[in-house]
Order: sequence, then structure tokens, then C-alpha cells
Amino acid sequence: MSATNTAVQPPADAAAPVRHPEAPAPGEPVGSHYENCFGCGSGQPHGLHLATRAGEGVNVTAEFTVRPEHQGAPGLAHGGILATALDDALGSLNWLLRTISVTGRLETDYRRPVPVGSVLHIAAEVTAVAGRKIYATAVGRLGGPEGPVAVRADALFIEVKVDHFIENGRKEEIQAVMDDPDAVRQARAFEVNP
Ligand SMILES: CCCCC/C=C\C/C=C\C/C=C\C/C=C\CCCC(=O)SCCNC(=O)CCNC(=O)[C@H](O)C(C)(C)COP(=O)(O)OP(=O)(O)OC[C@H]1O[C@@H](n2cnc3c(N)ncnc32)[C@H](O)[C@@H]1OP(=O)(O)O
Repeated sequence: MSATNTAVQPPADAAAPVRHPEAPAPGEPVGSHYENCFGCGSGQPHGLHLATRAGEGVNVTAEFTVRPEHQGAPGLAHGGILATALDDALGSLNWLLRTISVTGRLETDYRRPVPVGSVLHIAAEVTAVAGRKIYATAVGRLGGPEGPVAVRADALFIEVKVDHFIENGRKEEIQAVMDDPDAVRQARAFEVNP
């Protein structure tokens, strides 16, 4: 049984999500939004190195290989790390909508323990959009994309502007991103959403 907070359930008048025409084609990798992201960046040695691909709808798939540095109990993935994996896959849905959003609420159900060495097969999709609120869901399975569910989550993401990061992030990291013209162009392009 799962108790679900109404904040992660779309209201009756929410709209169906629309795949952006410039979203990555189905099967294409959804690149990391930031090389130092713990979920998907290549610059974090202990990070999750999530490899995410676009699906045909407003959805993605990803694989997360659980390594010893991700343990909570002996030989098992830490629950917070599993939530991070789902959160990051959900965050990559931004590329399908071409909207920048951040996690407002993430509600996680843990159904099966996830051993070190296993691959978590993640599928995430946007279910509805209402103004700045983006409703999404993610599931992580063991043994393959059709395997038993180990962990799942419902989430509410909130659309923000690039200024959210510029105003709130530590200056050193923001400056480093702003010194990279490609990164600035990519971030700003998301704000021009037809
Ligand atoms: C040129 C430099 C570029 C630098 C940037 C570089 C790269 C960036 C690019 C992409 C990165 C994007 C995302 C990251 C992707 C993946 C990582 C995984 C995702 C994350 O890991 S991301 C980090 C964790 N995340 C946060 O760090 C959020 C902290 N938080 C806040 O920053 C504020 O909280 C915010 C902005 C969320 C809202 O603040 P706000 O002032 O804009 O708006 P407000 O509060 O009015 O909320 C509007 C309506 O949402 C409802 N609402 C809000 N929160 C709710 C909740 N929790 N439950 C139920 N309802 C909620 C309100 O009730 C209201 O509803 P209503 O309109 O009906 O009244």
C-alpha cells in the first residue's frame, strides 16, 4: 500500500505534456546538464554516472550501476542514492520539454532491496503539466527493463529561469559555467520556449 501526497498528483485541469520539437530523437542520449552533477556528470568520481536516453514520448530511460561507494546497508544501495538516481532521471525530462525545472517534491516507494553490482533500469515520464508545475513519475527495475520494481517515485517539478541558478548557486561554480559560452548558450536556449 502506498500513501500518496496530493501535491504529486496532477489537478483535473492539467494538460498532457508536449514533446518539444527540438527534443533529442528517440534513442538518443540525453546529455548531462552539468559535468559536476552527482547524478549524471562525468566529473564526479563517486557519482552515479547515469546514462539517460530519450524515449518516444515525454519519457526517458536510464541505467544506474550500483557501486560499493553507493552502499547504505552492507552490500545494498543506500535509499537516498536510489532516490537520487530517480530524481536525476526525472530531471533529465527537462530536455524533452525543453523547460528548466527543479524538484519541488519527490515521493519514493522502496519495494525491493538493490544489491551492489546490480543495474537499476530506470524509466521516467512526464504525466501532466499545469502552469509551472510538472508532474512526473519514475520507476527502477532489477534484472532488465521489464524486471521487478525495486523503487518508484512520483514527483512535482517546478519550472524556473536560469536566474534561479545564477542567484542561488555558489559564485565560484556559477562563474565557471558562465565562462563556458556553450554552457550559457545551452542554458539560455531553454528559456526561449515556443
Ligand atoms: C548561465 C549559468 C547557467 C547555470 C545553470 C546551469 C545548468 C542548469 C541547467 C539545468 C539544471 C536543471 C535541473 C537539474 C536537473 C537535475 C537534477 C535533479 C533535480 C534536482 O535535484 S533539482 C534540486 C533540488 N530542488 C531544489 O533545490 C528546489 C528548491 N526549491 C526552490 O528553489 C523553490 O521552492 C521553487 C523554485 C521550487 C519554487 O519556488 P518559487 O518561489 O519559484 O515558487 P512558489 O513557491 O510560488 O511555487 C510555485 C508553485 O509550486 C508549488 N510548490 C512548490 N514547491 C512545492 C512542494 N514542495 N510541494 C507542493 N507544491 C509546491 C507552490 O505551492 C506554488 O503553487 P501555486 O502556484 O498553486 O501556489
